Amino acid sequence: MSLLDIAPVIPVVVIDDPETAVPLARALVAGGLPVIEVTLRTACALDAVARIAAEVPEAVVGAGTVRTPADVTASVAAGARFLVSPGSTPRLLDAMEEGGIPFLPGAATSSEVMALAERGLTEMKFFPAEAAGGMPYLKSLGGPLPEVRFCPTGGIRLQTAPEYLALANVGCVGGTWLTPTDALAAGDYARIEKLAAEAAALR
Ligand SMILES: O=C(O)C(=O)C[C@H](O)[C@H](O)COP(=O)(O)O
Repeated sequence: MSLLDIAPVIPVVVIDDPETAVPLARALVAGGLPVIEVTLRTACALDAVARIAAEVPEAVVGAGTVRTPADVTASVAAGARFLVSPGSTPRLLDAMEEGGIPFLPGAATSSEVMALAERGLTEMKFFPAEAAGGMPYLKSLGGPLPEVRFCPTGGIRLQTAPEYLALANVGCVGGTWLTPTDALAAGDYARIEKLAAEAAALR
């Protein structure tokens, strides 16, 4: 099954304290969102991926903010099951293809989407979704590029997710709204599970 079809929302998480990784992942899975993108923006991100991969087998944990071939290698070694990048470069794409796990390369314009499609890639992240034109932009891309499916991410919230999910070329959306910084800092996993459950009910 495609990464885009497992759940309506991929939570994008920024983990500062590796001790929070496992309870956080368990809360998201319990709420109904098993696909989890851990961004490589913090020093402990790879540790967090490894802990979730080892201790929460029901989760499908991946690495986000993958920008270099070294990020690809480190993420795969940590146990990531997929990779997400904010944009695409030829070097990064070569590395992601060699990584051997599913990946969602980032694109924001029709030319970028076409360049990925030329390589045979038809599932990608649309980033930064809201700032780059949002739902109307994606709908327009669907005319000339109907075979390409997206995970729009960037600025999307519970209230705006349904308009994206209603598009034929959107499989799921991504976002950070499921794991508010204050809830994580307070260890309020019940709140995170509730936010996940609301999002899981979108489809
Ligand atoms: O750099 C990456 O690869 C990312 O993962 C970027 C994130 O997808 C966005 O930052 C989502 O953040 P929100 O707009 O708060 O939902």
